[in-house]
Amino acid sequence: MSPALSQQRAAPAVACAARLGGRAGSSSSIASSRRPGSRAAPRRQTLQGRQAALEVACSLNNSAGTAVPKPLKLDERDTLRLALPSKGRMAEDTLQLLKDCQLSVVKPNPRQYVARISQLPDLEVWFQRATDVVRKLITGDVDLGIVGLDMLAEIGNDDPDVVVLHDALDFGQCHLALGVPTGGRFAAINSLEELRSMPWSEQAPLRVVTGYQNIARKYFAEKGFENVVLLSADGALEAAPAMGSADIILDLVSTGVTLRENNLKQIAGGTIMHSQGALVANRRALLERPGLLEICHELLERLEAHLTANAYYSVIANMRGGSAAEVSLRLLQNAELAGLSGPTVSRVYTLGADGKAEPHLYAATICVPKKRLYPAIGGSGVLVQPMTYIFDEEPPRWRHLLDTLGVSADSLDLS
Ligand SMILES: Nc1ncnc2c1ncn2[C@@H]1O[C@H](COP(=O)(O)OP(=O)(O)OP(=O)(O)O)[C@@H](O)[C@H]1O
Ligand SMILES: O=P(O)(O)OC[C@H]1O[C@H](OP(=O)(O)OP(=O)(O)O)[C@H](O)[C@@H]1O
Ligand SMILES: [Mg+2]
Repeated sequence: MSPALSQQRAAPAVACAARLGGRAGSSSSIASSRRPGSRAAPRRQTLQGRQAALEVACSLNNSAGTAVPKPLKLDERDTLRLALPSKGRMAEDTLQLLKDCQLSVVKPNPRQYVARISQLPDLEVWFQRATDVVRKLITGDVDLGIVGLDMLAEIGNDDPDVVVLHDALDFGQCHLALGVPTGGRFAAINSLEELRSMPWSEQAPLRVVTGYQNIARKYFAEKGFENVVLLSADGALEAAPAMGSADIILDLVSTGVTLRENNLKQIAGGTIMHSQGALVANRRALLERPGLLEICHELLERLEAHLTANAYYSVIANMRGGSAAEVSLRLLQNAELAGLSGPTVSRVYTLGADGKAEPHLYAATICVPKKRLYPAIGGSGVLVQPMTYIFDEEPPRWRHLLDTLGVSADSLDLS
């Protein structure tokens, strides 16, 4: 951890508004809002204006930077709890994923914040905003949660009580990246190195607007930026550079359309992290709440079976050959056609034009990765079907969870 970062952790109320490499509490390093193009000349701020900037930056930074207070002991309750995003783009996709795993969350109306999953009667579902899913996991108010990895990094801040059970739920894919103006003095800036080399100073620091204050603070400190001020906004961040209220943004990108429509670009080295939906849990709850690990096992089995299957097609192809073994060998020699363990090959019984059985026709059934389908198949007589589930003997993520917790599967009732 850099000295600047540890300073800020120790005294966030003062250091939050200071430049990243600066002395904590140095009010001269605080940027205030200003008109675009006014950077060349050092700006003069009134004491009152500076104080206002300090207060705004501190209150905004504190809301993201303050550690979530944790109880010493988990509260006593009979039920187990799963928190799901209550609104926004993650909400619908989360419910759809659970539905695809044959877990139907019954939520009679959008204003109801507690629900049940009939297949998991011991589990209560609580709907929360994405940030609160993480906060409530840390405090142990909920035991499990589904949330984006970006939120987990920002709010969870590497909290050791948060355990990631599944980090690739295959929805909500996006990445956190810098968005830099395409024109003006940034026209020739295409890399992080070039951005850092610009003449940022205490009087004219790089102003970055972001909803990810914790991540941004760590990132710029790690990358050696010295004069940076983090500003906060709740949405539509991409407007800030054109408005003149910030130089660049640090925000989520998925299709890149919002950046493009606002004359912003990504730069080399400016991707901070990749994100998608994840299943997370409270470590103490996993170890202490009876029945929770068993529910995790069931969730992981269902999720893995669905998500693995989602990446494959089931293909049945009619092939000619001297024998089933010869056809199998041909398929096994091509890694893309070998299936999960190997192809299933069986005789196809047809009547030829002469009324006799056709002796050399075989049907091969294989799993083909969706991405490889077109290069893999050729010819006719090929049936392609979606896969619903692929059950593995033991989901690797389950084994990993047990190893992380130091728990033996023998102590659990996984029937
Ligand atoms: N453009 C995007 N593409 C894919 N995933 C995204 C995108 N924006 C956000 N996400 C994911 O969705 C999560 C929730 O985002 P957010 O809190 O912004 O909700 P929202 O769906 O955008 O609703 P709102 O912004 O109106 O509250 C993020 O933490 C991130 O994991
Ligand atoms: O790369 P894209 O596909 O264009 O997506 C990126 C945009 O999506 C999110 O905004 P959202 O739609 O949640 O609006 P918000 O700013 O109001 O949160 C994010 O904050 C970006 O602005
Ligand atoms: Mg949003």
